[in-house]
Amino acid sequence: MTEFELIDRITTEINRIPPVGSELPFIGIGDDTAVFKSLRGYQLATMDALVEGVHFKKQYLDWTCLGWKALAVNLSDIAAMGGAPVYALVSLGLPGDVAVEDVVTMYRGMADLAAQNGTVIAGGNISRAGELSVHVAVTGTVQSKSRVLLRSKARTGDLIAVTGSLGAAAAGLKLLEGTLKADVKEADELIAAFWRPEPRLTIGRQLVAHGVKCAIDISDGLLADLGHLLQAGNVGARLEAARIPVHPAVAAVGGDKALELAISGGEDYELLFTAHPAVMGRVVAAAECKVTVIGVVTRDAGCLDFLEADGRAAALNNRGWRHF
Ligand SMILES: Nc1ncnc2c1ncn2[C@@H]1O[C@H](COP(=O)(O)OP(=O)(O)O)[C@@H](O)[C@H]1O
Ligand SMILES: Cc1ncc(C[n+]2csc(CCOP(=O)(O)OP(=O)(O)O)c2C)c(N)n1
Ligand SMILES: [Mg+2]
Repeated sequence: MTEFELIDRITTEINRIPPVGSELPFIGIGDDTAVFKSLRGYQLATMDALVEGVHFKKQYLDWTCLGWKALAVNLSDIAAMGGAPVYALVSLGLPGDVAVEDVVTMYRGMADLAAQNGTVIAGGNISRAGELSVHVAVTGTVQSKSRVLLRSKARTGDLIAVTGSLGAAAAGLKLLEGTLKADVKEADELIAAFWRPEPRLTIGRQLVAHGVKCAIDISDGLLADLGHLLQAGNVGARLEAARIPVHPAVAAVGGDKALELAISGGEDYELLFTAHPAVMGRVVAAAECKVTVIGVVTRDAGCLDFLEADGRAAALNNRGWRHF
């Protein structure tokens, strides 16, 4: 069973008996965050975890970065909804031999990022555990029902774009694991991309202001997350390989694996979004970061065409991260 089949089973079970007397969410399971009506507009709620052995290994653990990234991956989901973060709750699973100073160092990394975007670390929980894990839940806000970015809003004829560049975090992980080599300059940049992703909160809100309706953040890899977006919108896509913004350091050290790292590596925490061509033109002209148009939404539900420059279909060996 894949994680997505498991989420489907959980969703069916949760929806079996609707809760009595409480407001149902506008968006429940299935998007980057849940969306609830609140006294001031709509509220977002999301959580993600970093788990030893799954998201990082002890041998290259950097405690400051662990704190930063555990919050960043959640803020990235808030960004993908076009929202602003409010509170974070942090649940730690700690093996018995963890040093107090290391945990404090982790919170310094988390607090640094929280301070930069007005997130309040409001509480959490600690439990002894077999392996180190940091689970973070974050709430946020959007102004109204129409000013939220949903996975399901891609429409035929929309252009598909991505912020920043791709593949650096996956290449950074390979360097940390010793399966890729690079010069110090590139290595530093790639490892920083793995450990210190910058959640795209500013551009997320800019997208909303320009009238964009559809986005997802890239955690599992460009193709995998585009797959989620196409499934949610019941549409297809045509992408051009030559347009993919492969990170320059990945292009320099990745050799013939550079494109694969960019489309399937994952953990980029960039935003992938779609918009009507006229809206996209305005977004690209005004964006506070690099935005690259990589393809177009088609009516062929579930069909993802990935084309070489000469129009031939490109081979796809690896479609991204799967937990199971
Ligand atoms: N254990 C769970 N119980 C209920 N909902 C879940 C669970 N795990 C994931 N989900 C929901 O399924 C959707 C997809 O999850 P995921 O792939 O982890 O998304 P993301 O990349 O945004 O973190 C989200 O809406 C998430 O809240
Ligand atoms: C030791 C190790 N192996 C593999 C990876 C790669 N990896 C782990 S989880 C993941 C996908 C993103 O994490 P997930 O928990 O699925 O985030 P979500 O999609 O829920 O936001 C990737 C690419 C890693 N970071 N560390
Ligand atoms: Mg998740």
